[in-house]
Amino acid sequence: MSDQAPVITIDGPSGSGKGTISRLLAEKLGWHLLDSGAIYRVLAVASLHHNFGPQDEESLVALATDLDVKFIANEESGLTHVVLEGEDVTMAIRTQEVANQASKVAALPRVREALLRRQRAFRELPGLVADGRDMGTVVFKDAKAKIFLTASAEERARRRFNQLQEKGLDANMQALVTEIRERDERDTNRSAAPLKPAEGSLMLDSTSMPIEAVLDTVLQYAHTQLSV
Ligand SMILES: Nc1ncnc2c1ncn2[C@@H]1O[C@H](COP(=O)(O)OP(=O)(O)O)[C@@H](O)[C@H]1O
Ligand SMILES: Nc1ccn([C@H]2C[C@H](O)[C@@H](COP(=O)(O)OP(=O)(O)O)O2)c(=O)n1
Repeated sequence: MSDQAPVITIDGPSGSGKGTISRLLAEKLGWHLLDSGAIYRVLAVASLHHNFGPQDEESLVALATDLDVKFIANEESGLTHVVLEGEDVTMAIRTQEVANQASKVAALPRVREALLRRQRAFRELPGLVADGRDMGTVVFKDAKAKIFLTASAEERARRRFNQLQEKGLDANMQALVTEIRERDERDTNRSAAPLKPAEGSLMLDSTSMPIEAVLDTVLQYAHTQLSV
């Protein structure tokens, strides 16, 4: 175990800033990055393509097991392109419809099980920053640095609203607050790998913290835990 690459896990609800902080942290450390939510989102897109409902567990497990997805980093743009069955779905996976479907398929224990190995394969030297809901509680339980990032539901909806608008996608503030609350409820109350802080996590509420301040705090914590 000791020669395994170190992992920093960042879990938390939608819009808390996990993706942003994970990307900046991975860049700063020169580590690999796992956006586990993107895998669930890709599965959601694939299930919509194939017309599988969130109750169709057998078909979803088969789809998750053989999911043909590639994450291709573009050095120039700094973007990671997500390619599903040869089709670029980088933008398509970011809609609210896909986020909601992802949260539904993610509630199925056997689907989560089918995606475990794929996620753990991202653990490579010199290290991995893993972003999601169960990175510290299930997927990388042995990680030495675990962060649980939160913010108020209103602030998270506001951030998501601005983010969707910047991407030229449809956004409605009231609908976003409702959807964020519903998704929090589903992600937190499911029996399989529910969203909750891993034991010993650094708890960070970013409601009134600028991104730079969150990053500084996380870097300081990583330094203390892992001497990086
Ligand atoms: N501390 C912060 N203060 C203000 N805006 C933030 C903060 N952290 C993230 N954001 C913005 O909020 C949006 C959602 O962040 P993101 O990292 O995608 O969240 P998550 O991955 O947790 O869903 C992005 O547009 C991001 O730039
Ligand atoms: N490790 C993970 C990551 C995401 N999920 C599920 C639950 C989430 O509502 C969806 C989408 O996750 P994603 O992190 O992309 O969502 P946000 O960007 O935080 O809104 O996938 C999960 O169950 N476990």
